[in-house]
Amino acid sequence: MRWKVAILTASDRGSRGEREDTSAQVIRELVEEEIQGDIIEYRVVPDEMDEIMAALIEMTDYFQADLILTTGGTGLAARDVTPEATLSVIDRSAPGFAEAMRMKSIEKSPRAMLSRAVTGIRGSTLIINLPGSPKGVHESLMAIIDVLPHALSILTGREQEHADES
Ligand SMILES: Nc1ncnc2c1ncn2[C@@H]1O[C@H](COP(=O)(O)OP(=O)(O)OP(=O)(O)O)[C@@H](O)[C@H]1O
Ligand SMILES: Nc1nc2c(c(=O)[nH]1)N[C@H]1C(S)=C(S)[C@@H](COP(=O)(O)O)O[C@H]1N2
Repeated sequence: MRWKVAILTASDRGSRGEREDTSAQVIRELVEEEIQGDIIEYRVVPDEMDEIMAALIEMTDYFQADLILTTGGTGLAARDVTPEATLSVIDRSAPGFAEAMRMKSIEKSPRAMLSRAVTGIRGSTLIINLPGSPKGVHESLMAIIDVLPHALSILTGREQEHADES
């Protein structure tokens, strides 16, 4: 079985259909190319705590994603609540991913320190917050992508299936 990955975009504009969700496209490409994962669910919600929480819970408990990658809502603006919603649904914190993303990203853009992204575990699902911009998504995800397969193997007790296996 390949890694089951869900994408959650938290964006007021995106949820109103006012902007093409290129950040989610960046995530999809990196997941498919770099870790050969399958996108099993994709959703866009406004920057509302209850809607983000509900989507995260459904993606873990119902869709049983191995990995959820969120984009947006991690900054300092009043409506940025993705980290709080994530903290409300996780059982265990896994801060190393967020630390690595900020550390690597700050070398390229000092503004990366504005992201309050968190990473944690609900059941056997790893939840990772990414910033909203496509550039922020790419830089952040590339900082951790090499470690993700090993992390998911430990968390799920499975290995990623290779492309030539059924
Ligand atoms: N899902 C996305 N797809 C493409 N670009 C995005 C996305 N989210 C954010 N961006 C880009 O990153 C910039 C900064 O993101 P920020 O979260 O402040 O967006 P916003 O438009 O102010 O808020 P919201 O996305 O909640 O409506 C935006 O101006 C936009 O150019
Ligand atoms: N790697 C990386 N991280 C980044 C950025 C970036 O350009 N590259 N932009 C930052 C900026 S400008 C903001 S405001 C925060 C929060 O973005 P968000 O509210 O869209 O999640 O992410 C930061 N993280």
